[in-house]
Amino acid sequence: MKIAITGTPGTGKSTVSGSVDDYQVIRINDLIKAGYNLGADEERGGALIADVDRLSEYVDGLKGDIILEGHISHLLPVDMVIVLRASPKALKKRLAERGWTEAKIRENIEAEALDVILVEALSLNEKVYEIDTTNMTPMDVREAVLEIIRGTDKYKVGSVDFSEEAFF
Ligand SMILES: Nc1ncnc2c1ncn2[C@@H]1O[C@H](COP(=O)(O)OP(=O)(O)O)[C@@H](O)[C@H]1O
Repeated sequence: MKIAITGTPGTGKSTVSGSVDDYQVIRINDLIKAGYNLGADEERGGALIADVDRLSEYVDGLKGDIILEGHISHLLPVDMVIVLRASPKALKKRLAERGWTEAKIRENIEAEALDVILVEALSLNEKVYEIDTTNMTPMDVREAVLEIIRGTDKYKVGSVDFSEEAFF
């Protein structure tokens, strides 16, 4: 099975992905840096633009139990999407610890409050789950991912709503 673990930066994708036993982890950002890109986006500080078509072809050719980790992994051909969520306040704190600028933090927490990644995922995949990591430890999140893989419906879409939250 191929599982996308996606979410706004800071929701804990890299932290949790490495700890799911028996699943090989592919970090989409590594592939983008290794050549699966369309060049740098100068309007966004030179960030590389993912080549989603070539990434999709690559993922199509993969076999076995694989986690695809990254904030565009839900755009790729996978069997299931797990969207990690965090409240705007928690996200602000996590991203500030990375030393990001206020503008970059705001852009990301607004996207989180508006469910941007979730909505994209729902438009492309029928099996979409979301985990609100706000008050969970990384170990709790890992357990939740394992429960989803085992078939629980507890994390079906619709359980998270940050639309009423104050950002700052
Ligand atoms: N469940 C969690 N609770 C609190 N902090 C977390 C949790 N998961 C990750 N973090 C912390 O938040 C930051 C972002 O996590 P990271 O896994 O790098 O996110 P992402 O890969 O989604 O950008 C890191 O400092 C990490 O230690």
